[in-house]
Amino acid sequence: MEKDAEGFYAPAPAAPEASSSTPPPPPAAELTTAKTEVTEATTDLIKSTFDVSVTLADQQANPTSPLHSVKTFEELGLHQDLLKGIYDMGFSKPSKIQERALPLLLANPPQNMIGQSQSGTGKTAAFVLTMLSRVDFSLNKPQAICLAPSRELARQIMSVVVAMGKFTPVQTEYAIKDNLPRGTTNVTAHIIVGTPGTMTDLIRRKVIDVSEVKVFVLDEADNMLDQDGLGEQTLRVKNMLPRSHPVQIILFSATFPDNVRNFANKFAPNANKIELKRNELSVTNIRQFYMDCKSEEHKYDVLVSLYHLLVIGQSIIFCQHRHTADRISQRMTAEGHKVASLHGAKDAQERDTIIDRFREGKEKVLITTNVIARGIDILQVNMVVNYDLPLLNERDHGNRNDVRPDIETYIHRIGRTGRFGRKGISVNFVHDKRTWSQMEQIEQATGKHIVRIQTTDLDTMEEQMKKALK
Ligand SMILES: Nc1ncnc2c1ncn2[C@@H]1O[C@H](COP(=O)(O)OP(=O)(O)OP(=O)(O)O)[C@@H](O)[C@H]1O
Repeated sequence: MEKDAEGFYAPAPAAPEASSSTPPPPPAAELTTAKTEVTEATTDLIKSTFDVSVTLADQQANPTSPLHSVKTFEELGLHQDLLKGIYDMGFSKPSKIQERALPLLLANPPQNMIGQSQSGTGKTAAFVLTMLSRVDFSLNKPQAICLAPSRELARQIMSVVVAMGKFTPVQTEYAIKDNLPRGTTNVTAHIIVGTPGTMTDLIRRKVIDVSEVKVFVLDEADNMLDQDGLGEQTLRVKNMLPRSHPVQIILFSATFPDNVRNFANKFAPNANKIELKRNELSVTNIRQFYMDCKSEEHKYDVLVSLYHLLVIGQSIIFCQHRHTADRISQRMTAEGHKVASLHGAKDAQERDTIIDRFREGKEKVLITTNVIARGIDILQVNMVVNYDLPLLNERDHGNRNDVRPDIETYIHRIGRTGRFGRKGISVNFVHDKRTWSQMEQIEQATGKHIVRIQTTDLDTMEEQMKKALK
């Protein structure tokens, strides 16, 4: 059975329905909005009434920024067709991680890579360009496999493969639930992107022949290797890869906690490593706030009172449990607010529709769980609300009062805003001693101050938020 990013086991897949392997169109369209440095980047930052003073060009010129680079894409050794794809997406200069990782990733003989860089700094392009660079397009067999923790992220990665590979003859296929047309017996695509359970299943049933695979990528690698999460299934995929030739293993994430770093070193032996220090983990362009709520019920009232701020750009509200996401979205909808909810208990087709509508801006507020805490890249999201703080698995702790915050998930959640140098804000709801202490632990672990905003003073709150987004 397939465990998903929320840590639940998904129900056994229903009979696969015929559906297309087309990645969601919106991300590609969104990507094209990044355009050239000064002018269009400015208009692309935050589509809101707020003034935006920092441009992408400013940040790429700043040596301390994770977006800074001294090289051009031409100098990174990429094929002409891929350069065309990159420029077609509106990228003009590599980010720091792209500049540092790409020469190592593309060198021959291929070497493994463990790469860490803050959320929203362009890791996807680094591994997608590597996959595209290593494929022999004259051979109609899978040659690169990429795993991600959720179908939403797999679909987004695919949209980047398709956009960057636009000027190549690349063929792609998904290994996500309910996606392969019924009766498919042999996948001939060059690049396969999917989730570990479905990928294992398709390889085991020999629908995907891995004999020619030469690149194996794990996005959100710490999550994919975590033994409490997806680790077991990911290892299963690795163990099915050929031993007759070397397979380049590429692990990327914004976080690599110590407990998985050791396993990562074994999983990708002798890897080149690009690492961040603990205090560099989260980007500085996300301003963090908290609101002191009186009770669980008061959290709901505060969220409702924030609604007009949530819809200035787009917002993601994170809850710990699926039923909370459903309950608050049903309540808000009944009270006349327009919100959508997304979690792992919804069926595949519905999940695709919900995230695509959100990407297209048809919904402005998305209430969700950890299922989309990682990787999801929607530039217009300028606010993240932690309705519930992320917690480490409660079952691991006898005493409920001693449940520790999940620092990595926190960093990934707030990283859904502030993409590629844009401004963003995050707001944590705390409502008792326990949640207060959890937030303090987050503050300590990340080394970033979280500023209080009064729940009663909506005008000040609006002012503070406008200031933060400027
Ligand atoms: N060189 C570039 N120039 C302009 N925009 C870029 C460049 N590289 C990436 N981007 C854009 O930056 C955004 C964030 O990139 P990406 O999703 O790859 O981040 P990430 O590092 O994988 O983040 P996360 O850790 O959250 O998964 C995307 O919208 C992407 O199109």
